[in-house]
Amino acid sequence: MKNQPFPKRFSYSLQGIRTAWQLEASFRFQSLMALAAVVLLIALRPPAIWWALLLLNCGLVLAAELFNTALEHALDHLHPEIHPAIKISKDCAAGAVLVFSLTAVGTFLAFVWSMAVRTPWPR
Ligand SMILES: Nc1ncnc2c1ncn2[C@@H]1O[C@H](COP(=O)(O)OP(=O)(O)OP(=O)(O)O)[C@@H](O)[C@H]1O
Repeated sequence: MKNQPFPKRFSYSLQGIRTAWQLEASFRFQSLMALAAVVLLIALRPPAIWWALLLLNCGLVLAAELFNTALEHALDHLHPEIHPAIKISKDCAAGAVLVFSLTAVGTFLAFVWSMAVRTPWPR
C-alpha cells in the first residue's frame, strides 16, 4: 500500500475528510466556521495578510480535528477498554484542537477590531 500514485493518495485524503465530516459534529461545525470566514474575507476584501492569518488558523483547526479524529478511531479500535494512557492521549489531542481554536478566535477578534477602529489596512 506504500508509494501509490498521487491521484490515489489524493483520493484517500478526500475520503478522510469526507469521513470526518460524516462522523464528527465538531468537524462539521469547524468547517462551516471556516466557510463563513472565507465568505467574510471575500465580502470585505481585506489585505492579503488577513487572508493568510485567517485561512491559516482555519486550516490549523481543521487539521487538528482530523488528527484528533484519526487518533480517536485508532485508539478505540486498538484498545476499546478504559485505560489511563488512552485518556491522556485523547485529552491531549482534544487539547490541541482547543489551543488552535482559541488562537483562531483571537485572530478573528483582532481582525474585527482592526475593521471596527478603521485603521488603514496594513499593506
Ligand atoms: N478508552 C478510554 N479510556 C479512558 N478514557 C477514555 C477512553 N475513551 C474516552 N475516554 C475519555 O473520554 C473523553 C471523550 O472521548 P471520546 O472518544 O468519546 O471523544 P469524543 O467525545 O467523541 O470527542 P469528539 O467530540 O472530538 O469526537 C476523552 O477525552 C477521555 O478523557
